[in-house]
Amino acid sequence: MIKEINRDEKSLSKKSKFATKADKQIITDLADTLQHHSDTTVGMAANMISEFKNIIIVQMGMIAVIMVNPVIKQKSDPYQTKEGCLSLAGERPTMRFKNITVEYLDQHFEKQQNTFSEFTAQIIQHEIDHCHGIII
Ligand SMILES: CSCC[C@H](NC=O)C(=O)O
Repeated sequence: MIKEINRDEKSLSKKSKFATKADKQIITDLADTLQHHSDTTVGMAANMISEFKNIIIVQMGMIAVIMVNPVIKQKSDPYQTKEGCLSLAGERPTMRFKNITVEYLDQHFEKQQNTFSEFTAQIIQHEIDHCHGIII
C-alpha cells in the first residue's frame, strides 16, 4: 500500500529497531511507496513511512533492492557531496564513502553480503543513516 511520507524531522531522528519476518508488510508498503515516488526518489528507509524498523529500499537501475537490518562492514574513499531527501526540503552537505561492503537480509530474509560503489553506495549510506536517525 502507498503510505504517507513522514516529513517530521523529530520523528525521523529516532533510531529504528531490528526488523523480523513479522515486518514483511513494511517491505511491501515501502516498495509500493518508492514506486509511487520513482520520478523523484531513488531510495527510502522504513521510517520515511513512519515504520521504525531497519529496512531500506534502494533503486538499482530497473530493480528496487530491499535490505533488512543492513550493516556497513567496510568502507573506503571518503568524499564530500550534497544530497536531498523526499522527507526534507532542499539539499544539505554530507560526507560519503565511494565503496562500501554491506551485510543485510534480502526480501526473503536470506543473508547477503555485497560490495557497492558510486551512486548506489551513496544511496545505501543515506538510507542506513535514516535507520540510525541521521538525516543528512
Ligand atoms: C543520493 S541519496 C538520496 C536518497 C533520497 N532518498 C531518501 O531517503 C532520495 O532523494 O532519493
